[in-house]
Amino acid sequence: MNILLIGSNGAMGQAVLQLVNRSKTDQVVLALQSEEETNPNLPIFNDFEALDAYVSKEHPVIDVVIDFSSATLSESVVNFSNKYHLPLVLATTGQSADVEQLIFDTAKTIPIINTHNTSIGVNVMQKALQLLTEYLYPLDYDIEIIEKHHRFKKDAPSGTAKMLFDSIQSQVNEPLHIQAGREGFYAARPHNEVGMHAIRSGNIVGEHTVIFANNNEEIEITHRANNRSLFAQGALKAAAYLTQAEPGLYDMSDVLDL
Ligand SMILES: NC(=O)C1=CN([C@@H]2O[C@H](COP(=O)(O)OP(=O)(O)OC[C@H]3O[C@@H](n4cnc5c(N)ncnc54)[C@H](OP(=O)(O)O)[C@@H]3O)[C@@H](O)[C@H]2O)C=CC1
Ligand SMILES: O=C(O)C1=N[C@H](C(=O)O)C[C@H](O)C1
Repeated sequence: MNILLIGSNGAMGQAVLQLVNRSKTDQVVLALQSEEETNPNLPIFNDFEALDAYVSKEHPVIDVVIDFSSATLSESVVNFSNKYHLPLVLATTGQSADVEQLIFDTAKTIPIINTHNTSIGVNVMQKALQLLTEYLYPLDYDIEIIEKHHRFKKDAPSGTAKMLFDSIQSQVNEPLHIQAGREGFYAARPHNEVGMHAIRSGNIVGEHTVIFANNNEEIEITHRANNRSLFAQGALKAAAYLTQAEPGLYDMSDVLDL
């Protein structure tokens, strides 16, 4: 696969590059990042205007776009992919509702995976959460989500925490309310509240815990990422899937056949 990588000098961009460098079949053929860098083997651009000018003039062969950058770029990433009819793995988190709508609309013309977590573990954990919620929520168990990330993470709560919440909500027939952290004095928590707590500290790659608890017992389910290669591997799997896909909005359960 010929990949256009957005966010190539970031932590995830570097993880993707490392993985692709070991591959015999995949290569990053173009990159976009904020830092100026000259690489004789890889054209690197700092903004979409320059990238667009190059692509419209040189017509490089690009099979797929992988984006691990910033939500501030997502609109441009989606519009660029659409302009050149390129499948898009949008792995960046923190998009606004307007951009989510743009992604939804654009998926009518190109294949898109918009996922906040490309790891196998988190995507299987979602299935486990659906089962736990189905049995435990009606029995009055409280549900709380805790996510922990490195000190550089810009968005909170994490995209994965929101995805886990959506999995829980999908099994409940009443609207759940996200309580983002707590401070001060409260009445007893309502049953339909889901506490969401974001910890930012040091070098933590990414950890998500969901607690189900009643007066007598507690179930905790945790996914812990020990390094970033699992996210890069998932993104490459998603990219390969999209190169064979019709236009549409897909998720990792399609890729992983869950
Ligand atoms: N879906 C998944 O499985 C995963 C998703 N993520 C998400 O991926 C995104 C990136 O994460 P991570 O790599 O850790 O973050 P980093 O901050 O390390 O990397 C982001 C990169 O994007 C670049 N960038 C930001 N704004 C611009 C811009 N306007 N123009 C060009 N380049 C820009 C940054 O440059 P600079 O630093 O100079 O601003 C940086 O190189 C986050 O949204 C994160 O939540 C992360 C891991 C897994
Ligand atoms: O910013 C990160 O690092 C991560 N972001 C994703 C998220 O917001 O859920 C996924 C992963 O936990 C790492």
